[in-house]
Amino acid sequence: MDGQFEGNGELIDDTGDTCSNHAQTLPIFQKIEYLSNKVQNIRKEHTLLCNEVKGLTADCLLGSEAFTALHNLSTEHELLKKKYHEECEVLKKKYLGECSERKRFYNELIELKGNIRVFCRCRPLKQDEIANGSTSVVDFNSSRENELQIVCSDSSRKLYKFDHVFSPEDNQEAVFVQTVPIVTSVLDGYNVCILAYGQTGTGKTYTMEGTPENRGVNYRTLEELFRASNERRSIMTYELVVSMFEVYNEKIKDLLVENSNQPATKLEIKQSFEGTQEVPGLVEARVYSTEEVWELLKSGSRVRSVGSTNANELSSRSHCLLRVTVEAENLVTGQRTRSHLWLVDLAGSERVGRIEVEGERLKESQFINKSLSALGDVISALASKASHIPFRNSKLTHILQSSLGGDCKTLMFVQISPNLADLGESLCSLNFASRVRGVEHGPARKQTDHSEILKYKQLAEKAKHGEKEIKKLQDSLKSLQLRLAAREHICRNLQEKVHDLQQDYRALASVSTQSSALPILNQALKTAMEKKPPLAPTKLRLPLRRITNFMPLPTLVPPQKTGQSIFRVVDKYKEHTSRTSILVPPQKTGQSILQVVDKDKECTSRTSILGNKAKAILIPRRGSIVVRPSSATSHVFQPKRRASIATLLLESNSNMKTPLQGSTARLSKNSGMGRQSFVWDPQRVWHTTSRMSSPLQLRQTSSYMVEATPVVPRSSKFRGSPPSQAGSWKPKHPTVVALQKKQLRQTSSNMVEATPVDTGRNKFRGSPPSQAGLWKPKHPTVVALQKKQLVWSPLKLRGSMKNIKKSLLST
Ligand SMILES: Nc1ncnc2c1ncn2[C@@H]1O[C@H](COP(=O)(O)OP(=O)(O)OP(=O)(O)O)[C@@H](O)[C@H]1O
Repeated sequence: MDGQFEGNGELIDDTGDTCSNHAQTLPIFQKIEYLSNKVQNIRKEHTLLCNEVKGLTADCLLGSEAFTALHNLSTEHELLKKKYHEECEVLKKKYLGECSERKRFYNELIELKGNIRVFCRCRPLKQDEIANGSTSVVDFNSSRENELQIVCSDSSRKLYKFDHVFSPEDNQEAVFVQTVPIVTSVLDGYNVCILAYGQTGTGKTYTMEGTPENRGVNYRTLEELFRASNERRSIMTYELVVSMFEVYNEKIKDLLVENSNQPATKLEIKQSFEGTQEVPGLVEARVYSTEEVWELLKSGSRVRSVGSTNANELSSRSHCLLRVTVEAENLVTGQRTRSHLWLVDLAGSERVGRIEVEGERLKESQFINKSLSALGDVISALASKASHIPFRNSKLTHILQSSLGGDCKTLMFVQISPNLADLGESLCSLNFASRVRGVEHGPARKQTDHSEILKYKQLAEKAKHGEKEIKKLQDSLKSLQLRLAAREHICRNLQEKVHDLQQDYRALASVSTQSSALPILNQALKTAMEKKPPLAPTKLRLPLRRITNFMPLPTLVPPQKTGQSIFRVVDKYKEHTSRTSILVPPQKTGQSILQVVDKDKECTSRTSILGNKAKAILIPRRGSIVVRPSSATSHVFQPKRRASIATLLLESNSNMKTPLQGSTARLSKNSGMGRQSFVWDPQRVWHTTSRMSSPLQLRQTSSYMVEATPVVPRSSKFRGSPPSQAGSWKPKHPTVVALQKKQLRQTSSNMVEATPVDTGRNKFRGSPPSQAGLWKPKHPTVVALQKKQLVWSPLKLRGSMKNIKKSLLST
């Protein structure tokens, strides 16, 4: 049963009959059942309706196509929106990039052209000006940051273009942002100059110095320099030095001098070694922090000359120049730079009549105007590229010479007032600044440290000087070597002469054995022999040898009869048997004995007997020739050069050696040379000869010395006198000469004519003996060789010697 409850609680059935009485009578369960059924019905209806709605969605709305289109459109919209944003970003970036690029290119162009950059800054109207109802005559275009227009009184407009224009709203920071790139160039080694120019009271000092609240370019610059140098400290080291001075009434005044009571020293501008302008004597304060800088700037500003004018209560009456010297060193490359940064606050340009000054102020104004006029002239000359630039017309232009016309980066702030009352002054300043902007002073260049260059130059000079010294020393060394060689040569000659003298002595001694002059001769020779021989050059001297005692000969061979010549060649060593000597028979004797003895074999081979009787075996040292002249012939004794004394030994004592034999043998053995060819040792020879020829020995040997023949020291053979003189050789020693003169007649009977005997390897070197007139070689080989006039080389000589020996042995 379906029914509904009314508001009064009665149950109404589907027929609409009231069944209140019936319901009141039904129990509560019936009511519940009834309601449950009703809920079920409602649920069924809901389900049906839901299904109906579901079926309606797709059909009843716009349709599936429309829905899809809408969806697509929304997606596309999103995409386009995204693309738009992206494009916007790109364009924005591009625009900004182009702007910065344009700025960069512009800056590069300015640097290449070397123009002086000009920034224009206009101060705000002062309170009193506003109060007076003054209006601004300067029109700024916000979209064009480098242009300004001046609205003239006739409403005409004048356009001025600068590198940057700062409106009254631009604060100190905005100004410095534009200034920073130029300022930091000083750290890269460029000279930089920033100067503020303008009418009195337009804000020059404000821009440069600023106030404690709004610090200006000076302070900010140094702050930036410290910051940047600190940033680069890993590769660069910087030293900052500050000087501050003013040009007041054409005088330079140091603003950093501590005690201003002392009379200031006169400071002058001088040209430095590098060609820049310097002020010697200026205080140069090394700064390490911005605080120090601020203190310095404050103290400098305090002593600056200021005065009150009706244009500016605290008007600067001088040009203030702050110089920062930056010394930089690149730690990687070692490159050093030394550059200057000039920060100049010029005195105000004003018309004297306008500011109504008199007295001291008037004088100051005249000086200021004069120097600013000089600055104007310089700028005009530079702009028109005149041949002469009048830098020296004022102290200001003189000191700024390299900044205005040199190779530095220059920036000028032209300060103007917006006040209509200052219109004329503003136009003047703007026109001047425009001219300045047109000045081209060439591209800036890096300032390498000239002290470094100077150092390198000095080093180069030193090196040059050193080279010269070395050359000089080399020259003197050469000359010393030449002198040494000459001395060695002289030494050798002297030794030869000494040796010759000894030979003379021996010859004479042998002669004097049979004369009464023997004691005198002995005495003279003793004296001569006691003299020390000259030392050979150090290089030629050999170590001292052990001195061997001389063994006197036990028996002596009596002097041979006249008319007999005995000749014997002794060869001490078996291995040197090839050694031989030229055996030359004495002239006019016709008799000689020649014997070649090989000592080691203990055999003696008789080679020739040229005499008739003489058979005594004589062993002359070094194969000397012993000649006994015929008593019948009366020869004049002529001591031969390089003749040796022959010592004669009995055959029975043939194993005995004379000292010279021994020494000769030793020398030969030591030298290890065949054919008894040993190195010439003057000292040894001297020892040998002196030992043999000592006075005591002489006395002993004189008794058995019969004849003497000259012995030529092997190394000096034919080297001494020229061949032409040999034939007419005469002793040079005074004693010898005297004795010769005195004793010749007495000893003529015993005199022999000696023939040269050569024992050395250099036999025949040079010309043959000059005695050729008296003596002629008879040996066929010698004769043949002489005829052929061969050039005698040592090798040929050896061959010849062999031949001679062979022939002698065979004979
Ligand atoms: N941009 C500026 N914003 C605010 N105040 C300024 C500005 N420029 C200048 N002034 C104010 O103008 C006054 C004069 O400035 P300032 O002394 O710097 O002029 P000046 O050109 O140096 O004058 P003078 O040549 O006589 O020394 C100061 O009181 C300074 O504070």
